[in-house]
Amino acid sequence: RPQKDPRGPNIIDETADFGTPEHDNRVHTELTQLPAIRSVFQTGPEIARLIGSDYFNGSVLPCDNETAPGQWMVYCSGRLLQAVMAVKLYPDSKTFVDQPMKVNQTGESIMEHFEKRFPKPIEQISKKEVAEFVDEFFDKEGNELDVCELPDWKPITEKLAQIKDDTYLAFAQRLHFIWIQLCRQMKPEVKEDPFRFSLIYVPYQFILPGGRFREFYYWDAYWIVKGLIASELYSTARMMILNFAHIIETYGFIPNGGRVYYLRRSQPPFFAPMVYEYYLATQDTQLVMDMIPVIEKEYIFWSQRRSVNITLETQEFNETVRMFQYHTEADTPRPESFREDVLSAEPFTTKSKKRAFFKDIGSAAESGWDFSSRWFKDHKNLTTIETTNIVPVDLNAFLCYNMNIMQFFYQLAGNPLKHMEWSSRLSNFRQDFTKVFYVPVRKGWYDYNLRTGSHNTDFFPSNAAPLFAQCYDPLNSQLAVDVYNQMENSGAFSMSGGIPTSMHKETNQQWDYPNGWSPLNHMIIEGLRKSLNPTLQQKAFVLAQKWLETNMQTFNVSNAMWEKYNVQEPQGKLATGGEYEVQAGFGWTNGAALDLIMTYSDRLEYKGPLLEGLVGTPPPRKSFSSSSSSSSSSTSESSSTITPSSTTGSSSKLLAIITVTIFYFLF
Ligand SMILES: OC[C@H]1O[C@H](O[C@H]2O[C@H](CO)[C@@H](O)[C@H](O)[C@H]2O)[C@H](O)[C@@H](O)[C@@H]1O
Repeated sequence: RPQKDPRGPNIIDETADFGTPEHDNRVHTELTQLPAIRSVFQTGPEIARLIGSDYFNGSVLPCDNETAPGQWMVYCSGRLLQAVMAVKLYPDSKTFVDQPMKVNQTGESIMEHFEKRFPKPIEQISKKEVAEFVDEFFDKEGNELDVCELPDWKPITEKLAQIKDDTYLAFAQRLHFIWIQLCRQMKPEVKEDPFRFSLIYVPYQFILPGGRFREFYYWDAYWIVKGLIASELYSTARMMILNFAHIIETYGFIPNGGRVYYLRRSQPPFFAPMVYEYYLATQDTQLVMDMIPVIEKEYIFWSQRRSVNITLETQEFNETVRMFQYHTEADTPRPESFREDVLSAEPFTTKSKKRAFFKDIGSAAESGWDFSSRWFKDHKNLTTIETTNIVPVDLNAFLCYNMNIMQFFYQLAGNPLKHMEWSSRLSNFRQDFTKVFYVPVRKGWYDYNLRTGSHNTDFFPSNAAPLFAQCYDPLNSQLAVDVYNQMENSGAFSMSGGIPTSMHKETNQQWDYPNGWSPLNHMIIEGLRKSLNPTLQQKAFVLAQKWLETNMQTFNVSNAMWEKYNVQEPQGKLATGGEYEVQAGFGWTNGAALDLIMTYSDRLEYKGPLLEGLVGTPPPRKSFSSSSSSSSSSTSESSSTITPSSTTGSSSKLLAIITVTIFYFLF
């Protein structure tokens, strides 16, 4: 979020409440006229009894003695967690599991105190008692993180200077400032005394999404890295990558987010694409060499722990192929949404049905789409969730992209044997991918359901993931045209604010209509842009412009970027639905927007009414060095060949920096 006082990277107005939950709530209330805290469930002895039931014995926990030996009894299971959730200590269930234990406390000592003080059943413990206990033994959430300085941040960059349109330039500059607000580093005690924290230690500073998300998130980081590259923050992007490498070395995979309670599930696999984007921008071959074994290690996680055999029956013979699935092993309520999960599971009367439900819930969280009609049997109700029956087209397209990147990296590394190995893996997988997901009569790729043996041919942006990941032969541009037409026929491209997540209107889930998310809008735009078809490339531009206008118009009235938007509304409105309030910040929204602005910096033109919330900060236009260079994005249009971004001369850069520095100094 931009600073109130945009004078430079290190100036933070101490009196401003930017970045605080209070500010988020206030802005949100002003915008939506909704109460700041939406309370869906009421407390009561029956609910407390339900929350206090035994969910842990014989179950697979989200973190345990092996992965989080000092923390699991507090953050991933146990009666204290249940008591906090039963009394609804905080409006957001995630708050408690983010609170560090006080100095000199351990998980064991806290649980001993708790058992001694409260030998009674959970439903008999009052909210006041729980609140006092938590205050005595825990610090405030977020206390373990400090804001940090971005070593590579400059007020103006060459890429920014190339943006032709004044309004887009002003907007991009505001986004460029937000990185400063979202930078965090861990206090030394997280490394020295890790068992007091649910936060997972990483060695370098990083950019977080914002709001309630005060830790790294795996797939968010891909769009954050894209945005950092657009902002020329290469060393910050590198630190993000090195943090993930450290995590893979430690755990063998990247968890959903940087907290111990996420240690049983991942998120869409975007580590290799991050390294690839970084390489394109910097040509840093050494980093690629260093990351090759790390990417291989992550790939083993997906192959060994997240794959499934599918038997394809043809008239002549049966063939078994191996595809990937989102499928966590954990089968207890998610600690960060414990109360919500227990209440949603209420209709299930047996332990085994509840466990299956929790596993499908966790698996949907692994997909990043938590939650969506995409995972529901009846396309309406969360209780019909069946994520583990679904073989998702996007996950498989992303792993196809991983294989492609690996064959390219091994070529770069001068290792022909490994290059051949990954090339043939890729080519076999692409063939199997087509067999499993392509539906000829519906001219597109769709999720496959193991239970029904059929495809879900409804519109979801994930159907376009193979275009983005280029898990098809780009020479077959008719295929891309067909996919575009299918999506257009669904009406998904006719919304005034961008592309919705589905056309299912009755779920009230955050990954459904009318909500539009930046990663999905960006993915479709990029998929069309990377195609070899000029008409689709033009469509990509139109969609990009629409999405950016939604972002800009909402920024204009709220002075913030948001996690997701209601794309049904012409003026850009905040999204609702799901289990928490829409969050401000926001890492991937900024990243996707900055990347799109840089990609189309030569053609974007804002023609709408004056956006008063944006004017005031743009540096004087006349001082910028002009450049006729077109796209500064990493991936060139009309070809799957990638080219590094172009740059202007260093003297003009210096002039721009001096001019803008003077501007900030004066104003
Ligand atoms: O606390 C509920 C859920 O919140 C996260 O999900 C959402 O935010 C993430 C961060 O921006 C994003 O990656 C995800 O796609 C969103 O749905 C978290 O990732 C979930 O695991 C968590 O249960």
